[in-house]
Amino acid sequence: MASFGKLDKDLNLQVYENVEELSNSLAEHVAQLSASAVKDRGAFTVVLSGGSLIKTLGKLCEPPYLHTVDWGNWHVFWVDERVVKKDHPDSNYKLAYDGFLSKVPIPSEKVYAINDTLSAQGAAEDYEFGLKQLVKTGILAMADTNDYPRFDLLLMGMGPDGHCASLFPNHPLVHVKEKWVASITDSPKPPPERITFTLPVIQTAANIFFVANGEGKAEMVAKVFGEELPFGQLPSQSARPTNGKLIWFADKGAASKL
Ligand SMILES: O=C(O)[C@H](O)[C@@H](O)[C@H](O)[C@H](O)COP(=O)(O)O
Repeated sequence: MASFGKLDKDLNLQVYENVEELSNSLAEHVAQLSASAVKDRGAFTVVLSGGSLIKTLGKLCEPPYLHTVDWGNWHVFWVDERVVKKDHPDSNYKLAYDGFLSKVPIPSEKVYAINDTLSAQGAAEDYEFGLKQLVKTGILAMADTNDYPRFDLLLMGMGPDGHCASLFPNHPLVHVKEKWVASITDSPKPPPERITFTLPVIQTAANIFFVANGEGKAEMVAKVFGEELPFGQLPSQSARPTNGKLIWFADKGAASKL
């Protein structure tokens, strides 16, 4: 698997005084990407994760963005989801709905939640099938250089162990290449049953924004920007675009060990 060299703090990292400033900047960056994707292709394909990320999207739900972003052309996906009902407290869909999606006018048919009646494997296959249908309609772009879809933006968080999506350090799932979406039934972080985009899909994205807040993330952020580790040992380091743009949005706490 390709190695892209060390991450560059000057190019790939933006450090903010506090979460408020981080959220303001994140909103501006997302709004700009949305505007250019809608102008170019008439659609903005944006992928959410769970965790604290959702809170940092709050500024997008306020003026001016609430009124200036072309929400009608957003298409929303999940980089990973827990295999639970949509109204379950563990659901990433519920987290995103309560904290973000219910506050902005994205048409509900453009929000692609998992089928919560299926097993983990069934839900992963169903999600991948759904993505392939969207490729056929032209809503979701394919990469020019490989057989993976190319999302406009992945919004990612990093767990304190360095996982991202539901790709955990050294788990065999980090090496899966033949699928776009995979299932996991032994997630080290509960709940155990999840679906996740595979690393090649993540690496094919046009843009990845990672968000890291607080000193609890500092050690891992330093590792991500440190020595290049073998592929998959630190998924949040491996999760960078081969032909796209990566920005880490960190507050001072998360950047304190760099
Ligand atoms: O389903 C999940 O468990 C989440 O999607 C997960 O991958 C999350 O993004 C990270 O654990 C960071 O979460 P925090 O920002 O809350 O630490």
